[in-house]
Amino acid sequence: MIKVGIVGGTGYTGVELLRLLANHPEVEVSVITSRSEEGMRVADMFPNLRGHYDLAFSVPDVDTLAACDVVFFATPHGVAMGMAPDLIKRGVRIIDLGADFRIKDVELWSTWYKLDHTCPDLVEMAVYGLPEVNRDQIKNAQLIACPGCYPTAAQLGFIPLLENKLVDHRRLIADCKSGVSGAGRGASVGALMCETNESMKAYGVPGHRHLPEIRQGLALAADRPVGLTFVPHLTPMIRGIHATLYAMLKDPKDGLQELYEARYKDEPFVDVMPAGSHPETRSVKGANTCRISIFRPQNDDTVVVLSVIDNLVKGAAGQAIQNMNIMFGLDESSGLKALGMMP
Ligand SMILES: NC(=O)C1=CN([C@@H]2O[C@H](COP(=O)(O)OP(=O)(O)OC[C@H]3O[C@@H](n4cnc5c(N)ncnc54)[C@H](OP(=O)(O)O)[C@@H]3O)[C@@H](O)[C@H]2O)C=CC1
Ligand SMILES: CC(=O)N[C@@H](CCC(=O)OP(=O)(O)O)C(=O)O
Repeated sequence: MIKVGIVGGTGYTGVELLRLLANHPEVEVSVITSRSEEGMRVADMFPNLRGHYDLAFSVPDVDTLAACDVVFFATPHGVAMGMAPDLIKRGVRIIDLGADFRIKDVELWSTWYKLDHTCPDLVEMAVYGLPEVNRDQIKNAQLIACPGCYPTAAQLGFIPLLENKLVDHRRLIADCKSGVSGAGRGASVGALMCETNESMKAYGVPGHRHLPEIRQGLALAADRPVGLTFVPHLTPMIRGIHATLYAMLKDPKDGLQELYEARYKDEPFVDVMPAGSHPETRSVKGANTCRISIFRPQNDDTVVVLSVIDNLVKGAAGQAIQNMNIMFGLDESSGLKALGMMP
């Protein structure tokens, strides 16, 4: 059995890791941390886990975590980079769900995250954990930077167009909507029901920290820098991201549906829907799936790609487990067979 540690077990992505790993046949969660809930039994805090875990939260401690084969960091940015160097030296593999190792340009990262990076050498060695792009590098990685939720939906939607140089790479638009769990479990006025229900708002329009991450991934796909307008919105749902992506075709013609089907035909977690379909976030709720459809309205030169994920699963915990499966040579779908929930 693979021994797993989770730092940040009381947050939304931490408890989602626990939910998914409870059905993973080849792992045993041996350490789960929380500073605020030290000593609390996991199943007392999260009754959905009753009967699955006989474990209590402990404070994060490098010596305890070093006994694990792999440690997931489900923590705010800035936490993983504090503990990763010691764990890496001791041979532990790390999967960071936060943003500490996602952006290769460390100065750019510091500008957006307003922190100095304490281990730039690890940024260099980290592999960006988007399996649909980096599966081979993930196999041998010791440190994985899991993509953010918006970046996962946006990149999977745009990549086939950019890899094939079919669109104007300078004018991409990602209009994205997120459920409130994307903001984490910490109390904040903006996440209250009275503030979010029956209403919808854009935020971060002048600049959101996912912009440089999405640009970095799209530039690699396009093999050149890209221009991107990214507008996130908060919507009154708990889970889900709906990305509506726009690009201008250089040479408008048929064949986009076939292109996407071919690009993702061997991908277990990307579902290209039949032409004309509109994917719903509820169809991926709880599932590690990205569901995509492609349109060219009025046969014009604008291509519209719809890409939906569950922010906590393909956008975080599920993708992190998918990376672990690849790193340890397991079936990539182990622990990830849950389907979406309708209704
Ligand atoms: N929510 C989402 O949809 C997504 C989140 N992410 C990223 O995943 C990470 C976790 O997100 P989420 O689960 O939403 O966050 P939450 O705010 O819900 O949970 C954060 C967890 O981290 C722990 N924690 C906080 N500060 C520290 C610290 N200094 N040292 C150790 N542990 C700490 C908290 O427990 P305690 O304070 O008790 O120690 C808590 O368990 C973040 O980086 C987030 O940006 C990525 C994709 C999607
Ligand atoms: C709705 C909401 O607030 N979403 C968060 C992003 C979600 C997230 O978890 O960001 P990382 O993937 O980079 O960690 C936000 O906009 O900051």
